[in-house]
Amino acid sequence: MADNDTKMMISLEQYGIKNAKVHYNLSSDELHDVTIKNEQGVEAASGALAIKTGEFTGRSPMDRFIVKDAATEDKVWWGDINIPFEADKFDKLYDKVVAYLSEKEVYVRDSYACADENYKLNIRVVNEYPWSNMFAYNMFLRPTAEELEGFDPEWTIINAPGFMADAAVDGTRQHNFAILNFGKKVALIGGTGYTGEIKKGIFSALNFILPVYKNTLPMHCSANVGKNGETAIFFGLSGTGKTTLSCDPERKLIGDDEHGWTNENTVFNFEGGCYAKVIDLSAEKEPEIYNAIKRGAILENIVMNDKGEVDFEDTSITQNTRVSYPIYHIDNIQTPSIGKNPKNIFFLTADAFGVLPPISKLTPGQAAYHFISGYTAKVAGTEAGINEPLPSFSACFGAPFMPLHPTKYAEMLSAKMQEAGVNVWLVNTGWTGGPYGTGNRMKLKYTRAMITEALEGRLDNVEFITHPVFGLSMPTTCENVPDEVLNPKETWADANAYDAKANELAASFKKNFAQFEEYANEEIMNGGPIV
Ligand SMILES: Nc1ncnc2c1ncn2[C@@H]1O[C@H](COP(=O)(O)OP(=O)(O)O)[C@@H](O)[C@H]1O
Ligand SMILES: C=C(OP(=O)(O)O)C(=O)O
Ligand SMILES: [Mn+2]
Repeated sequence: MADNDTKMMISLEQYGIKNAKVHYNLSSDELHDVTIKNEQGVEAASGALAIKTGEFTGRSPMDRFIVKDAATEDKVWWGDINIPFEADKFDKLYDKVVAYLSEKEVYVRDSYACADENYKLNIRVVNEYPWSNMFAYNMFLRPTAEELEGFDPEWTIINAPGFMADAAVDGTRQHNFAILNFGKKVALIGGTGYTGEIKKGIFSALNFILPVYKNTLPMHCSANVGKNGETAIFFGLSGTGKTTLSCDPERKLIGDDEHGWTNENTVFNFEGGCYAKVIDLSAEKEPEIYNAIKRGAILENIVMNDKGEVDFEDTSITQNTRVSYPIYHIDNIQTPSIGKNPKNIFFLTADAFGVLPPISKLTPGQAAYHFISGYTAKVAGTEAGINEPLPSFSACFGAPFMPLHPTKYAEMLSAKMQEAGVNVWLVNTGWTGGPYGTGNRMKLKYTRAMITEALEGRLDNVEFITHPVFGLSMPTTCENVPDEVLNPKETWADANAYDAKANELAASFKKNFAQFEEYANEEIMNGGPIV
């Protein structure tokens, strides 16, 4: 490990962290080595660092709070998702966390979010653990040496997984918490080592900052660009395929999870790395992601044999096994991570009911209706307490990360879609042939084929039929996909059972949409189920 004294030193006294031994901006290699030296992780045969995140192996949405103050009070959509936290309780808890970090070795990293210069958000990350700091290196954007001189951090993330809150005193629900304070520009995370809280914390902050202050649309989507320079974006809740499907050897990757769509007709990545699920990962099905697992990558909560070989089928710790890596671990990337206006938008949904067609083309009204509805299944593991696919409506395909009312994002998206004249596709990457338990997950090679055909414009001239319950236009043929796969009813053994399930799902769509009806015009209402 390089001698830390030769590096730039910074003091954390201004944050209230006293007498800490500060490791400032260690390299990825140094953080890898120090994690192993501290016995906080081990090296896998691939060279990647393998760590365990501890008690939490997924996000905990019920412990995610936003401080209610002058900055947020009138703007945030308060409710079950955005849980208010009192400003003075925050200050007290903050003081306890920084006291806890005082006298300790801490890892500090200066980084930024947003690949577009005009939107750059400088972030200082203070971590208790070296591997969390390495995660920040992988996931945020890495300033140049020049940019680091005179670096002015705007937001601060204080991340203390080993600090346990006392719910009765601290105002939290339990011992773990992730709290966003927009007035102070601080994300305070404690009691959980799940790294996803770090990246999704900043994502949530940007989902407030960009629309409120920059009139720019933030999106929970992945993005890539084709040979002709045309951009595609893929919206979807966790586990629906954003990371997997955006990683396409024929297209340059812009980013796998969080993007902004500007009024200058560009799409830019917020991040500098990817965070892929590795459950059942294989070199054969997902070679790019498989090969990204090497020194510099961090494997989370996986199980290895004594040779350091990972068993990706082993879910004994969690189904939400992960790898994070800097985006340059993927060969075919767009640099910087910015693309033009999208030509195609995919809404990815993992339908646990097995009702929705594997691909359908949406009218503008349907696109708005489905975006606001955000129907999908929460897949097992990414959130605490979810152990099997659970049907859910997650507005904007990312409700847990949206501080504003969903219709704010939907209005912006509708306007931008109209202006850009995009094709919008609904893709069911979930179940077919029956609901979860009876049917099967849609084959990845079929989903990939359908997306390729849509992107290449080869679905433009095929015959479409209308889904009798949802009114969606379904292609009747698609290269490299058997015809019967395209019509979900034909994949079910019992056609009546399919109709019953489709009607049941339509009813839950309507029930969910009732809360948004007052915001929706006729075109959007007509985009819903037709029976
Ligand atoms: N038809 C399919 N389309 C996309 N992903 C699929 C499909 N079938 C199985 N999968 C698996 O589902 C998971 C999708 O996860 P991921 O791409 O990380 O989702 P997200 O980035 O949206 O959270 C991966 O483990 C992938 O291998
Ligand atoms: C990290 C997460 O995102 P995703 O599964 O969408 O990659 C998450 O939801 O915790
Ligand atoms: Mn992802």
